[in-house]
Amino acid sequence: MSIPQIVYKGHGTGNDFVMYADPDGVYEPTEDEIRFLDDRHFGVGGDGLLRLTHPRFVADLSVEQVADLEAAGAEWFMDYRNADGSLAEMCGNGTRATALFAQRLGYMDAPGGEPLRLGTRAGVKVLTSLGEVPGLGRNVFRIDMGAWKAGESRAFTVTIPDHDGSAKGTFVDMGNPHVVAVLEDRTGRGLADDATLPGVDDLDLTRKPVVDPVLESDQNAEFVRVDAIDDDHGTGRAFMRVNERGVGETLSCGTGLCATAVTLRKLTGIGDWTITVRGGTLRVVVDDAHVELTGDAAIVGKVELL
Ligand SMILES: N[C@@H](CCC[C@H](N)C(=O)O)C(=O)O
Repeated sequence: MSIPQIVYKGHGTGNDFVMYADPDGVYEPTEDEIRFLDDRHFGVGGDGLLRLTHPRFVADLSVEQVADLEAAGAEWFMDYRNADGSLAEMCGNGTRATALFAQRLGYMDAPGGEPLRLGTRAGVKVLTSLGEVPGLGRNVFRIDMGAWKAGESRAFTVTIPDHDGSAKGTFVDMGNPHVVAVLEDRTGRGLADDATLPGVDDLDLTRKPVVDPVLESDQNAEFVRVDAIDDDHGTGRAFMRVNERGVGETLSCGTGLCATAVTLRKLTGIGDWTITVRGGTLRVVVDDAHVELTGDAAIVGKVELL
């Protein structure tokens, strides 16, 4: 076994993870172990695995990457794996769950203290602990997600097996790859005029969406309904569902929420979005240089593996 006997279960707005701390770098999991831990019937169950360790103990990082992370002040690293055992560069909800876990273990300050500089495969993410925030939750963290990159708006055609219609998708790189399709627009701005897929609530996202042209990296695919825009305050509200690479449908995806806000900003000019997913509500603020994601996290249990 290369996993510890005690693991924890946590989530970020319903995007759930099996988690463990590995401060001595002795528990690098195998793909089979990840699939077992995340199996909802035969294991503990989760969308992914989070190992909290130090950058120098992550086998796939180069010496240069470890040096860069340490030079940028990242003592701790979020080693994230999808439920199918694959590596992913980044997990937005995972950073919040990891920060709460670090706080409970005494590796991060309580709300009001120093932010955590958390290493990830997509660079250092800075997490600020806010405590309780009305409308968002009891253990809320704000993450500076860093720079975003987006492709040309609506350059991809998105379909879903056994669904009529299609939609146009926009590629967004949040460290990991996303294609975002706006399917419904309740603001009357015609943001979804090119979409003929069913409404966001009516999709079967157990079916993996297909994007054309095909992306070699594979992708996470987000489907969005724009609910309201307040031009006077520069804010908007939307609803989103997601099918994640290496997982399937999840109740929330932090990087997907950021990719959604980046896409909506490109389409509307509005950069401050409150987005509801099946697992909760989060706030995403985008400017030219970076994205900030604010949302809740929870640790719900401790499991002894037998
Ligand atoms: N749930 C995550 C994203 C996890 C990685 C993703 N499935 C991928 O393969 O890129 C999030 O909250 O961002």
